[in-house]
Amino acid sequence: MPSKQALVRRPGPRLAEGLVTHIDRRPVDSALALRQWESYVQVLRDHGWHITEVAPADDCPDAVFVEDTMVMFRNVALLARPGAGERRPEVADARAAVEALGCSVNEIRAPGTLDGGDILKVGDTVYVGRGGRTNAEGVRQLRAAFEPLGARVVAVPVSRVLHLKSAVTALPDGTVIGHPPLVDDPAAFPRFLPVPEESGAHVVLLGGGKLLMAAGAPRSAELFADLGYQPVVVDISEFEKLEGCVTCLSVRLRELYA
Ligand SMILES: NC(=O)NCCC[C@H](N)C(=O)O
Repeated sequence: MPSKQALVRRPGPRLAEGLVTHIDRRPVDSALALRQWESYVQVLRDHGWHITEVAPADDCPDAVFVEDTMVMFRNVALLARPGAGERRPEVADARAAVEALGCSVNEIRAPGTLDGGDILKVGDTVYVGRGGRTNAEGVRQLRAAFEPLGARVVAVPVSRVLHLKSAVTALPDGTVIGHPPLVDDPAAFPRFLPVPEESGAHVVLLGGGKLLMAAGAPRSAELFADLGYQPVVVDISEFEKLEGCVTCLSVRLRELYA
């Protein structure tokens, strides 16, 4: 039976200093961000996910975006080497958390760089965004780590947004969803469904046809409801100001061995 274990990391005191690359900086309300994060975690809990909090990294403003610290395939955690040097200290305690859960651990080594947000898994296909944060050597090491385990690694271009999963994610049936102006190459995906809003491209699969998504995409939510899915909406406005989205606030471990 698949596991439902999720890693999260609470926002720290320097959250408002988080990196912004493709958008203008806007002030972040830290108290509101904490409430939004708590609601996000509660939704995971309410849908049967067991939560492990990675130790806080209060010196790292972007640590709340814990997804970027690793990639899971089966029960193997490949630790990232973030493309932004200031985010690299986030990885040590993320390693401790997955080791404690019994995962096998591997890691991206210099000069490779790779952010977890650049990886989208659809079945055994592992799409990796070649963009600002993940370099060719990172892609090569990803292949070397996961292809022997049965993955097929497909590199796709990412130039319009921060990470691959800022542009596209996938529905439970494997259809890749994206907001066309932000997707470099929709033809890279065998089934692609355009969505009308940027944040409508970001879903976390909660299980049982339920999709965790941001409040800022009501028309995309309607589209998914019309396909028989059930959107579960959270407001993550303060994280969106830092180019975060629903996927990056957790790491989902679906194939742990009991
Ligand atoms: N996976 C993600 O989409 N992560 C968002 C990271 C945002 C953070 N401000 C960064 O620039 O690294």
